[in-house]
Amino acid sequence: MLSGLTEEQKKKIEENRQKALARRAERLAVQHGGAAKIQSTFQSPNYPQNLQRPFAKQESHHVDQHQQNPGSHPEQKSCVQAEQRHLNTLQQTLALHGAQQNSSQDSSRDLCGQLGGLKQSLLIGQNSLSYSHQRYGGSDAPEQGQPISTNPNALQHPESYYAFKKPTELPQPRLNANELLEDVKCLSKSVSGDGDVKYVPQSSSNAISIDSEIQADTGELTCGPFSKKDGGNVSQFCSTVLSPDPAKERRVQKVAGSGGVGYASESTCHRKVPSVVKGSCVKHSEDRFRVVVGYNAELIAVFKSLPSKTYDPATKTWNFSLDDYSRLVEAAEQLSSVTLAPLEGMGTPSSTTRSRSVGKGPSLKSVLAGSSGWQKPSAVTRGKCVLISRFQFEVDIAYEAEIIGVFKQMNSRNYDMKTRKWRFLLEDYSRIMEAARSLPSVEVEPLPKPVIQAFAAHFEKSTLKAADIPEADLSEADPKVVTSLMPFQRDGVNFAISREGRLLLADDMGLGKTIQAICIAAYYRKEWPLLVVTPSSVRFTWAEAFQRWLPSLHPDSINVVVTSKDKLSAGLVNIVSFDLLSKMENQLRATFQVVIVDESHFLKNIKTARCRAAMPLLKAAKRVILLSGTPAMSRPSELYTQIIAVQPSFFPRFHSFGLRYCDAKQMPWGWDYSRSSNLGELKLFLEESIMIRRLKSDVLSQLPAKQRKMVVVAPEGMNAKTKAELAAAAREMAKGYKSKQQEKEALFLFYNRTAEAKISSVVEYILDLLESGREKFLVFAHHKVVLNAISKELEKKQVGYIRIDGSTPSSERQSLCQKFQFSEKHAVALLSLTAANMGLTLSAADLVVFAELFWNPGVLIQAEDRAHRIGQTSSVNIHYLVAKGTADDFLWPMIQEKIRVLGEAGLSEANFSETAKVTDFLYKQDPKQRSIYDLFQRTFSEDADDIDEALLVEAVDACQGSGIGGRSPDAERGAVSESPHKKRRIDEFFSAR
Ligand SMILES: Nc1ncnc2c1ncn2[C@@H]1O[C@H](COP(=O)(O)OP(=O)(O)OP(=O)(O)O)[C@@H](O)[C@H]1O
Repeated sequence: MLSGLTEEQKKKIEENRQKALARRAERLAVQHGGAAKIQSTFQSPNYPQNLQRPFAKQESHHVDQHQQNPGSHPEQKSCVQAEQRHLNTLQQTLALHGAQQNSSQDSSRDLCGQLGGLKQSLLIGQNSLSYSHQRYGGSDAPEQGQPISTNPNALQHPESYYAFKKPTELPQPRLNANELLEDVKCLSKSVSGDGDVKYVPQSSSNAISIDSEIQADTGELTCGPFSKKDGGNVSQFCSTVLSPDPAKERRVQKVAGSGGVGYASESTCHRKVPSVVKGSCVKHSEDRFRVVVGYNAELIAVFKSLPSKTYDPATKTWNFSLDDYSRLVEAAEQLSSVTLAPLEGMGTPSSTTRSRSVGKGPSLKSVLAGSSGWQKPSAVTRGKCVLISRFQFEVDIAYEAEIIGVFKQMNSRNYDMKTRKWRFLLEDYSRIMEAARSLPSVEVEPLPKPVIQAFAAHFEKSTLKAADIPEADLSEADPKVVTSLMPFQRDGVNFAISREGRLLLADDMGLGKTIQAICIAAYYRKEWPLLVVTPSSVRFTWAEAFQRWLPSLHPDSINVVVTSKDKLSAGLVNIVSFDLLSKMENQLRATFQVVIVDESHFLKNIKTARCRAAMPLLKAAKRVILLSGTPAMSRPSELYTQIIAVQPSFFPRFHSFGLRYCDAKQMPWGWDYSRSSNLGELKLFLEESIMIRRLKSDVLSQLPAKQRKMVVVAPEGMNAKTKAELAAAAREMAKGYKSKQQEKEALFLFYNRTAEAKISSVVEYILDLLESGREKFLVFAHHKVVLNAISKELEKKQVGYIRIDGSTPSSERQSLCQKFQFSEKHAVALLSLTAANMGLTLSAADLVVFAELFWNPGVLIQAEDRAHRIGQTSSVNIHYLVAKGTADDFLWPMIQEKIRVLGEAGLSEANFSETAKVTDFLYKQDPKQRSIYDLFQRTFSEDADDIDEALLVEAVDACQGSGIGGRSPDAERGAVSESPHKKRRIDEFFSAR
């Protein structure tokens, strides 16, 4: 164990250690009334064996690498829990036996070692770097029992937090032994050769060491950084008392640079302390300098990062352009193992800063200004603060000695060599800004006011984690909606209520924003009437959703506004489209306290009528629930209206928002806000204040592989003629037929009319999807007339798409699929239900839209699986567009029933049962409807005929779709109607029309 040292050294070390521990034990004994009992307890057979383990073993435990982040691994977790129990037992033991004294060095050594070590491992387990020297001095010291540190760097950049702390800047607070027992956190323990007990943070190889030592003269423990001389103590200790893991020993240990910076590695075991390499910068040529220095890996890395680097093998030195001088010396200053003398006549940045603060020496700026070949900095150096995490901000500023001097006085400073930016905890923000304001040579753009307001708590004092969002009391809402919420949806509802009902719910598509919005609105039910503003294609889907999730709501109290003459507030729940809203200005004086806006990005343009109509309404409402899976599709300026709709006070003027987040530039024609800037900050700000956004990938484990949704498309999209034709077809069917053949033909006619009737609402829905930013999706339709209408509209809107139907030669199918899979230009795959439901891979899409229903669920499921197949990493959303008053009323429940049967037989995972309930009422209550439903069932239940019928319909459709009463290319090729029997039926069908 004590290898590598002479016997004399070992003896000395042991003596010193014993002395130090004895002193500490005495002090403990005084505080607790004596340690005799402690010793006896520790030696008692009743005392847990694990508490009697040898000190050295305990030490080696504490240098375990896992303690860098214990708790993250299950084993570590249980270790931490065990240690917690162990610590509790020890503390109880101390309390129980505090009345007796014992000066035994062994027991006190065990006690200190175990308690100190345990406390460390526990707290490190909770927070890998929870130590802050501020804990030990100054007015911010938290009260006993509070966590020591709130250092977010510890979470995000554990290895860098202490990287630039200098001993001279760190206070040297004192602790007594009891405080140590209670308070030492995140420090690993070591004992120096001269008997000192040292604690060093276990974070990383770059972490500065902060030692706690029992001072020989006072018996007090001090916490403070290593001095240069301490490095030796640590080294000796590690090579003697501890029995380090050889792998850890090999890790670079950086201790005590000449600049006085002390580093400790993730292990506390140091056999060797690298010495400080000294070098100097010397003139190389008119505009270059070289660095004369011994080998130092870190310095070489700095050299290599400089653009003007050149290695001269003759002199074995690196030389650089003078332009890189300040960058190099600045970086070298951060290395503890190197000191570089500056170029003659110049200073290093910090020496300049130091000299400035003590009032001597020339400033680097003046030296640079007078130096030929150096660029004189402009009169004012400008920079800006940007929020980079919930706890940190960075200052983006060019090198300026005075401001760098300010930065270096901040405890939380952290310099990123790659980005050349300084980072700080928010709690240092006001000090930096105050100091920056006092420097005439510097101008630092502050963080925006709303950002400061949103993170106010962190500016006061860094906290380790965000305040938990409280669980909302949803006891007043319908149990149906509350119990149906998935865990992440419940979090969304909690977030909304913690934001007092004003939020932007920006979950990925298909994550159930509807159920969350309904639940949030239900929480504020006392403040209803409720207004829901939505794209017109989904108005009825919203009405269905209210009925589904709030069964206590009477269907009559749901008012879907269909014309501008309707009353906007006729119901308890009022659903209106964006476009109708803008036509109802006369009614907009009526205020709603609770408003839901679905697809709120429809409001992105303040100049549009819909936005102008909605904004006053939203500003006046008490609760505003905006829903959008794509709040901004191309630029941050699109977010502005949604932000102020939720919180009008945030950025009262668009220009200030534009300057900060839209990289606003003044052009000859005015301001251009089309770009973006500081997006990271914007996201953090929104998430802290008003926005909650979960991606599918975040909650994938809570989602089913397929999510089906019935979208009730608006029946008023049908023109009067179509409606009349549909009604006539339905009447015919209800009459009953003499032959089965007649029945079927009537049924297909009804199915056909349905297709025609749905066209405009289907097209509208697809365009809404595109407007909502859906980038890739599949659209299945059966009738050619529907496929053609969609094609036409996509072409009109210049949307890239592929189309595969019965006329697509099989040789082309594969290349079309490849186009869709790999080309960003192709947003939509338009597919025939019967001709493209199998054998194709279109997994680039995670949304499948069925423009039409089909009676054979096997065909639908096959079609869904074009997207839901190997290669698909997401949960697939499936939207079935269902139009009331059409054949869909019968097809939809029939499909669900078939799927249920398949599911029961274990032949399908698919389940439509939830949505089935909604449509049940369509046919059950009306005998005429019932008879039509029975007809559908009868016709399509003859399983053997299913495919046959499908082909028939295809053929019929193909003939119709040609628009000239002739044959489609399929039919022409005889692809679908080879059988004379079928041909006859088709002819009969047409003649029957
Ligand atoms: N907790 C739940 N229980 C049962 N079904 C749910 C639940 N949450 C969502 N769903 C179903 O998932 C489907 C998608 O939900 P919804 O339409 O609300 O998603 P969305 O986030 O609004 O999607 P989009 O952005 O595409 O409009 C719907 O069929 C919905 O009924």
